[in-house]
Amino acid sequence: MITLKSLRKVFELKSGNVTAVDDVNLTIDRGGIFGIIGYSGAGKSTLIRMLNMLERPTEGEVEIDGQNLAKFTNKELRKSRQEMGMIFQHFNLLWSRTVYDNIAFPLEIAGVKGEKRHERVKELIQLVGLEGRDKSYPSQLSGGQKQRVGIARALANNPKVLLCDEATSALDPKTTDSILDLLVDINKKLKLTIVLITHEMHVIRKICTEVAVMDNGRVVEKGRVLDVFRHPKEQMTKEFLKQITEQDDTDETIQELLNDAGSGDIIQLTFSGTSAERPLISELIRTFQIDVSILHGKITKVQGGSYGTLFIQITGDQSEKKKALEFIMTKEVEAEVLSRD
Ligand SMILES: Nc1ncnc2c1ncn2[C@@H]1O[C@H](COP(=O)(O)OP(=O)(O)OP(=O)(O)O)[C@@H](O)[C@H]1O
Repeated sequence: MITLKSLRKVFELKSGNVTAVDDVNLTIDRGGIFGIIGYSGAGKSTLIRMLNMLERPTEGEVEIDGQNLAKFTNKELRKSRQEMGMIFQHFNLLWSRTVYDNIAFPLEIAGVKGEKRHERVKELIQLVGLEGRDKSYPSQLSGGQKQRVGIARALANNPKVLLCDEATSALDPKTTDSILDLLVDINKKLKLTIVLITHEMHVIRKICTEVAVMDNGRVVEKGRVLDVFRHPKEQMTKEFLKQITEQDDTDETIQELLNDAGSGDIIQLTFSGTSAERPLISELIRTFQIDVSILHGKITKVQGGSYGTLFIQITGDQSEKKKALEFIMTKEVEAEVLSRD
């Protein structure tokens, strides 16, 4: 477990002091994918670089399994850094070395030799899906392939934690998704804790289990992705959520729905957690003598569940409609009748 306590970083410049990270307290559990989101200048890079002491905190503690890294000697730090791999937006590969030699590099530094090193490199190439490309140079690879080399290199010495500094920001949307899928895959396969920073809510939505929102050096909101997405508290979080919401259920949209609807009861269903996965609508139709039409809505999948709203219209006999509504109420879903006929 990683615990950040009252973490602060102040850069002293001739033009004055810049507080890049200001009193950050976070707990990052083992085995999850923890995302930190914020606009440019929010302090994300400085924060993630303090997790492996590439940047020394001005104040506060970075505790890994109860040990404060700020108190480590350089030798202890070198050892602890082997337990934390890192990948970067611009890959930071060695351009004069092949894929194979890039991946072998951290093993050379760690003193892994001969057949053992060869076997490990082969294993890593397979893990990140770069079979057949081992003799290529970085300049001969696509952005996605370069990041795969970065990931393999970061994983070479079996770290417990992978730090990702805007790892997909230089990639197109399709390649971004394939790299995000790979991160989820290695998180599960290797039980690796992943901490990433990003300015894209899509990245948080697709792979993170927990999120912290940063603004001006501070964490302004944090929690399980599903909870934060369903009930964002801060304006900054709501702004980020707009990046992935194609339609909002504004009062106007709802009013239009009500105006346009013919006969039947209109019900707003709000799903959270696993309930959206359940085939509620088909169950309703099968169990009761009613017709159900979906009028409008969106269900978004996040790690650990789904959330979203559906507007449905139910037509049929009054007593059947009543029974159907009672049935909905027994499910893990909030239901509100917006209009009855
Ligand atoms: N080495 C440094 N020296 C001086 N100021 C710095 C240094 N690194 C970061 N800063 C300042 O700290 C603040 C936070 O920067 P940081 O790079 O951590 O933010 P960020 O959220 O990662 O943004 P970006 O995505 O643009 O890198 C900024 O005002 C930045 O100018």
